[in-house]
Amino acid sequence: MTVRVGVLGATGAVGQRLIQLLEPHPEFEIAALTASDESAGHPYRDVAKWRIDTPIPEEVGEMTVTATTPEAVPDDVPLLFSSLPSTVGAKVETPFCEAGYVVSSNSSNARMESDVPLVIPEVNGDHLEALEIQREERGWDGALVKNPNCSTITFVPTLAALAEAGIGLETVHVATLQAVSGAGYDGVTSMEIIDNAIPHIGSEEAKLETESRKLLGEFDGTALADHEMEVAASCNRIPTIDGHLENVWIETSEDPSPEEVREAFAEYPSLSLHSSPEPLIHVFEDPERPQPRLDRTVGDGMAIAAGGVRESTFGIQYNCLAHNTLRGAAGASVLNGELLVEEGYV
Ligand SMILES: NC(=O)C1=CN([C@@H]2O[C@H](COP(=O)(O)OP(=O)(O)OC[C@H]3O[C@@H](n4cnc5c(N)ncnc54)[C@H](OP(=O)(O)O)[C@@H]3O)[C@@H](O)[C@H]2O)C=CC1
Ligand SMILES: N[C@@H](CC(=O)OP(=O)(O)O)C(=O)O
Repeated sequence: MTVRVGVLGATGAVGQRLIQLLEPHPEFEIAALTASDESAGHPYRDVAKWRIDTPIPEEVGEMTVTATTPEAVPDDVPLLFSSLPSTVGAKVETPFCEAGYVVSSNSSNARMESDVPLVIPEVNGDHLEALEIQREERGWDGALVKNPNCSTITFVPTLAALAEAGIGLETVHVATLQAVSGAGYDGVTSMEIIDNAIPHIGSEEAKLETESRKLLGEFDGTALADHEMEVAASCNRIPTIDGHLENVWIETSEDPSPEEVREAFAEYPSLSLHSSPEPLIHVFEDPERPQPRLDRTVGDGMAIAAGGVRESTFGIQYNCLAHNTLRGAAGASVLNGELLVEEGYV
């Protein structure tokens, strides 16, 4: 039995990635596509500026895009993937949840609200239990679950692997080199980014610093306590298309050797969900890896690549990489959808 699903913001960059992942998905069937009022009423093929290097799936191209309202989405489509601008998500996700839809959202609005689970299934799937509180307090039949920011998703699994190995995380410094696709098609112009690097991405540092502590926090059945580690981030835009590369420094209560850190990464478990790769963290011995062009598609774009583990003046230093629109955005929402189905929330 497949679950009928919809995509909110289906014509956008992340929406297109969602369609690419959902169309061949064995558990889901695309049954609704929404976008802005300008696109509503038109065949998907006519209003989506398709920019993915595989063709628009034939049947999806013929589907009519609807407005992004609960009334426009059939009742027998219980699960919606949301890839709307966060200002739009902030307005429309709540009415969908009130109307009984379960929304797996990639947009940044509401990520830090205490009763909204912010989830990477391999890291903190147990935080989904906060949905019981969400439903009770908000009176929703539906539910709202978020995946983190793409740069947060890239380094948090490596921290989770260290915590799982009993290494106490105290201080984390992370510097990012982020691909242009993270800013969307109209985000940075070619004149700004070619032959250049931009050492600022609005609001990004704060997202890495706060979301990481929520993700690694403990949910005790009634409330979520953030992890106590201190996190400092610095975010840079560079002229790669896809794949966020990050330099990470960690200070810990123990003094792990680089070999112990590599082992912790390699042994961190994956899940049996369809989109969870095996292994979750792909460890490189070559200090020149991972690299965005070479390594963003490890695990079909759903794995984290890590390498360059060494001792530094400030504890252990390493580099990690993830595909920002797959593991970091559309793939993250789909994986959360798989977990929601497995856990019986859909
Ligand atoms: N986790 C991550 O790291 C990443 C997250 N994102 C986030 O994902 C979201 C989508 O990003 P992206 O795909 O690049 O954005 P796009 O601008 O490419 O797409 C936006 C989508 O939302 C629709 N939309 C815009 N305004 C409205 C409205 N008023 N009502 C209904 N629908 C509307 C658009 O429809 P139409 O075509 O009709 O205008 C389009 O389908 C953003 O919140 C972004 O921040 C993006 C990249 C990575
Ligand atoms: N800001 C990220 C992408 C993004 O949209 O993040 P968020 O999902 O937190 O809005 C980037 O530029 O790469």
